[in-house]
Amino acid sequence: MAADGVKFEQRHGKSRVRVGRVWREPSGRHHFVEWNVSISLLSDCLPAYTRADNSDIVATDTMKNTVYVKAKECRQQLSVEDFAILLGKHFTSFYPQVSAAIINIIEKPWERINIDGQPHDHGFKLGSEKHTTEVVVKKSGGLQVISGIEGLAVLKTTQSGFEGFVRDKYTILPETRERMFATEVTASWKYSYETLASIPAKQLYFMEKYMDVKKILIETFFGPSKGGVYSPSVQSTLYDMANAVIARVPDVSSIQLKMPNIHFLPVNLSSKDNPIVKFEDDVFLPTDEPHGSIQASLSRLHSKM
Ligand SMILES: O=c1[nH]c(=O)c2[nH]c(=O)[nH]c2[nH]1
Repeated sequence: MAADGVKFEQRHGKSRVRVGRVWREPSGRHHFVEWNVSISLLSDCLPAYTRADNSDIVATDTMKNTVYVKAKECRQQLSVEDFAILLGKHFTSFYPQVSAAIINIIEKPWERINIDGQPHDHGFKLGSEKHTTEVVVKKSGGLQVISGIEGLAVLKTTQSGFEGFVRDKYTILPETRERMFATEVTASWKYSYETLASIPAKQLYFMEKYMDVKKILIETFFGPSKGGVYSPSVQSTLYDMANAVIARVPDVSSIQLKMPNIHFLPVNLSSKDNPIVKFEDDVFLPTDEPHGSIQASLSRLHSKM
């Protein structure tokens, strides 16, 4: 028991366990993933904090070892979500005192290389955006799966504007219907309860859904290849992207998007009688900071999760 008049909550785990895994087909074709795994276990370990009694503590070193053992035991390539579920189920079933496990994994984007248009058997290059997951497994059987994308950098050179915003004595930003739109999308989406109850039959289900969601986000951001689609603000485009995922992927019950507005500033170099560079929507100063930060989430109201 914690002392009277205080509430004590705790969890412990291992962060940033890095693992690379190769699967070798008899044909000579290899598959490869690199994962960064973080584990957090919920269990009744109060005595470790209050009485120096470690008898119920699963050592975080053991958690780290388990990642390598389980990676070894996976005989076929699997998604980050499936590996996280497998780890979560292990920790909650193997240890009586563990009531829930929270597993986060970030996958490094190693992509098979093409040589002369042919996929290489064992050669990979690093891509850009990362596939992420957060899985919560409860001893009671409860399961929550969130998938995500981190660092999806996208830019369009026109079809973007920002007008009609608040103008006051602090405002100097001109209204425009012509500007760059650059952002680095971070997305995370939750799968519905019904979906999770029926996935075991579908192998690589989460990888397919990840590709589907990424495609929808990208297509909605850019619009058709000829002409694109006009964005009246980051907010409006973010909403369209979230809405498109909810409309087109029934298995997703909610989605959160973070889209910083990464500014490309017009370069206009001139003095009174010497216009060295006159800005004609052509030369920009790229910046990292400060940036606008815009985020929102959209959820289905009728989902059970
Ligand atoms: O799309 C935008 N949304 C904003 O909220 C904002 N604020 C700003 O200065 N520029 C922009 N652009």
